[in-house]
Amino acid sequence: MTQPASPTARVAFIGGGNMAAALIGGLLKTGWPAAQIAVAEPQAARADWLRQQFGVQVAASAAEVSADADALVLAVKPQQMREALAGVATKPGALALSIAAGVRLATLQRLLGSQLRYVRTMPNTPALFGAGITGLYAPAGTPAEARDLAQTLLAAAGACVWVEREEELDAVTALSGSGPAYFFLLVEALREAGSALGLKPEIAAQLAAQTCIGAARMVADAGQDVSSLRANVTSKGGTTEAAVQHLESAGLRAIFAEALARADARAKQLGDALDLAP
Ligand SMILES: NC(=O)C1=CN([C@@H]2O[C@H](COP(=O)(O)OP(=O)(O)OC[C@H]3O[C@@H](n4cnc5c(N)ncnc54)[C@H](O)[C@@H]3O)[C@@H](O)[C@H]2O)C=CC1
Ligand SMILES: O=C(O)[C@@H]1CCC=N1
Repeated sequence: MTQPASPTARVAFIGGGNMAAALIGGLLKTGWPAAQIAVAEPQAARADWLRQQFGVQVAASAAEVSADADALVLAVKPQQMREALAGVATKPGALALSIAAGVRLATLQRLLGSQLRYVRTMPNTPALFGAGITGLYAPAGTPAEARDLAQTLLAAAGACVWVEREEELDAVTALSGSGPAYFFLLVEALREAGSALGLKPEIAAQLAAQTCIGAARMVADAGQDVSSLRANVTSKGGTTEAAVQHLESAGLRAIFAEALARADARAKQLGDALDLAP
């Protein structure tokens, strides 16, 4: 990696939804000037919110914000990508950075042309607190400045990991892109199970949430492998063993393997659908 790109690049977000807001908030916190950020967002109420929240320029279409951008952050749903990019004109050599699930760079190149630099990424919603993680992929031959600018933009959202093959981003999507939802489902399931055992719902909710927060901190900071963290809780012949044995024999690992395989396959379908659209 060469020196990080300085926060003087002009960045245009195409789509100003949840992920764009998380990324913009993170960039502003790092000192990126609001005057260097523009957003294309057709929903008027959302556009007003973005202006008020971040003080950035917002226009209704990508065509209005793309011409002088050094980087376009493609942050619409995969199904919206084709329409969103219609009429976009860019500076040659600008960075097109996609965060869209499943959308392949070859497709984006067909839509935007070969004069741009392309980086495909997959962030996740903890980006909101700078606690996200993003997988990034750039084709061989992508200039270091384009990779650096992509990494600088995403580093505001948390950690960054580069993958070597584009298809790995579908697996990243299945694991960390969608992953926060699996965790929220776990919290929901724990609190429902606690209530079913007779705890007041608000007490069960507090116990479930704080247990997950505390355990997540141990994963991050305890300096031990997760398997040994689990072993430390699991007394021989004790309560945890009774519960974990059930989870294992009921096939929890296989359920997760299948769930992630389905997410991975869905990412590929989303990419195919965009290619097949007329
Ligand atoms: N939500 C998540 O957890 C994550 C989402 N992603 C990806 O980020 C992308 C955006 O997802 P979200 O922010 O969740 O969706 P969202 O629905 O919150 O945001 C999309 C925004 O694009 C706007 N939009 C629609 N048509 C447009 C057009 N023609 N021009 C400009 N803007 C247009 C919509 O009004 C909306 O505000 C998706 O491709 C998704 O795969 C990536 C990582 C995580
Ligand atoms: O569910 C989705 O398609 C997007 C991509 C990763 C998280 N949300």
